[in-house]
Amino acid sequence: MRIDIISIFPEFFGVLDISLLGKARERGLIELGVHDLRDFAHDRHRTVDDTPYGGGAGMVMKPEPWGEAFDEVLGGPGAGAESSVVVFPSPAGERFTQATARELALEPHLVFGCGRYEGIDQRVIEHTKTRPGVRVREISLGDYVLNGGEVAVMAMIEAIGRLVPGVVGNPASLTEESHEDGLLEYPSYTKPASWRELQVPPVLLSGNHGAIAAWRHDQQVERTRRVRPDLLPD
Ligand SMILES: N#Cc1c(-c2ccc3ccn(Cc4ccc(CN5CCCC5)cc4)c3c2)n[nH]c1N
Repeated sequence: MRIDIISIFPEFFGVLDISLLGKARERGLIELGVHDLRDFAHDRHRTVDDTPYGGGAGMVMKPEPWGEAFDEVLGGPGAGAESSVVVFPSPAGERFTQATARELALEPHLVFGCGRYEGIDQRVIEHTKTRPGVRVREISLGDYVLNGGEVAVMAMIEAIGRLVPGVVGNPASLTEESHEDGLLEYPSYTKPASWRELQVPPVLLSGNHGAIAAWRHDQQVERTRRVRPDLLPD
């Protein structure tokens, strides 16, 4: 998988050089390209924003730098991929879920366009949809407003990257997580068996794998019913 990110804060993504994704990149499982949108703004001040048509507070991101950035990124190393998905993080987007992460983890090339200010000129999204071999998705991290797309893209890349085959050492651990089976995860415990008068549930020490699996599923259902009843079927 190749991931390209376009942002006016490219330094924001330096952290992707370490941790899980850093190792995935070292092993060639994920290629990452980060691009400064201002490199595609050619005036003296490298301007990327302007006042909104129709008035209103704040500034809107100009279309020209975005157009040139996508010309390069979609015509660059990522162009080798048979297709690209361009993701625009947006408070007005479809909700990002584990299912979204699973879908995007199967794509050969992802491009994230990180907006700032009050957003990106809508013609950028519309024009990107016309590019050959490109699918566009506007995706929201959640129902709150951030100051830009970078934090959302970091979260999305972490959720997607860990699902890319080979990135996580034990793939079985991916199937027992919250939201993988539509339920929240069961509680976890490790040594010591007794800690500050608190005991590990005895079933987990029983060695009875059937009983342990049943207890864990019951815990998932109980926790989901208590914390996220919206996830349970009607
Ligand atoms: N993913 C995700 C996001 C984002 C997100 C993603 C990308 C950008 C780019 C800029 N902003 C800031 C912004 C955007 C819209 C408004 C509303 N305005 C009203 C009239 C015109 C816009 C105000 C601030 C962004 C926020 N927020 N929350 C999420 N889950």
